[in-house]
Amino acid sequence: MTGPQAPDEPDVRATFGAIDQPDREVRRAASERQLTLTKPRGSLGRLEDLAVWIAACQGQCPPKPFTRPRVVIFAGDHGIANTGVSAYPPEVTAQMIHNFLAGGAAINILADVAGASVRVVDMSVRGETPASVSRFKVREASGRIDQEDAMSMEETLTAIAAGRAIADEEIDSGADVLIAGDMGIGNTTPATVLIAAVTSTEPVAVVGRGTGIDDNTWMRKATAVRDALRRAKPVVRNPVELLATASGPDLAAMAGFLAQCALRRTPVILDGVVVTAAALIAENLAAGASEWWVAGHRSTEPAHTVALQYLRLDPIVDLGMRLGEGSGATIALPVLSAAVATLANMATFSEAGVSDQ
Ligand SMILES: O=C(O)c1ccc[n+]([C@@H]2O[C@H](COP(=O)([O-])O)[C@@H](O)[C@H]2O)c1
Ligand SMILES: Cc1cc2nc[nH]c2cc1C
Repeated sequence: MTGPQAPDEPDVRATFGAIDQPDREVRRAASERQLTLTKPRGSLGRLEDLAVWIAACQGQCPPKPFTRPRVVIFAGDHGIANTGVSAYPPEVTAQMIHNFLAGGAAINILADVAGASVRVVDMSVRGETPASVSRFKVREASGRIDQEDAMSMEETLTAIAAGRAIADEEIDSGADVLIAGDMGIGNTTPATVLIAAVTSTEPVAVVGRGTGIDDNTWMRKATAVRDALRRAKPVVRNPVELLATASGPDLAAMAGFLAQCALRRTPVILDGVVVTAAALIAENLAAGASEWWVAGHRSTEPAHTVALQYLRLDPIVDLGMRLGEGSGATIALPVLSAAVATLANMATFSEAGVSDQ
């Protein structure tokens, strides 16, 4: 017989030091500069707040234009997709990876417009992905979360560490604003479970139409969410165990990525329901990380609105989108760039000889 065991030390792969806030002094200086620019006070509305936030993130006023915006798409298959919870078959995940690489997906077109580049990461796609994909495959598809864990604790920690390493690689290569995107048939089911679990919301209030499911499919999805939520309830306060129980390597990697971006003082534009579910967990892994994130858009998924409210994030655009891939965040990137440009480049009242009252 062994005596009582000391609790495990938290694994370093999921331990984040204190997260700094964006620079308060610079935030104040940027707010003051806004008042000197040739416009009625507050007339640029939300753009003024966004520009002040970016200045504080960069630690400099005036802020610099973004030089390397990056979209990182975390791809993974989900065991629950085999139970008929999506409008599309599971093989679409791997097929869409080829489409991303060929430049034919919505995110490729939107990223071009916004001046961003795209990286695709395979966390748990079934089968072998092409060599130009970043391969961090932890396993082939998550477990069927209504009946079994998504993955082991070891796999979860490996996926979180992969997300952190990817953030480090991107930031070390000069990325100055990051977007996480997702691709995975069935992934709105685990995302909804995570959001329902963390925010204590009933499944019926958060289960959405995903890729466009009909009423019968919605009933199956709601049942899957209910059953997975029941399995997740006992671990809801432990973010790593919650990921292992009810997410997948893709979501765990996104959580590590989002928290690491905050630790590395790099702003992130959040996308839709899947990325924001990972963000809820990332905030629990690294308290204060959400200060480094802005919500790019509001997806039509009801769980997304619940998660945004919980994180107190106000989406930049609301265009009825429900695509994923980082598309909603990428639409918001030019708005953020415009905000930065006004704060950096507008003339002041005294420079332009305009009366300020
Ligand atoms: O980002 C969103 O809010 C969003 C909403 C609905 C669907 N999606 C995308 O559609 C896929 C998941 O939908 P589903 O119905 O298969 O769970 C996955 O590839 C997501 O990127 C994404
Ligand atoms: C075609 C297709 C593209 C997607 N992109 C993100 N999720 C998707 C789901 C489908 C079905």
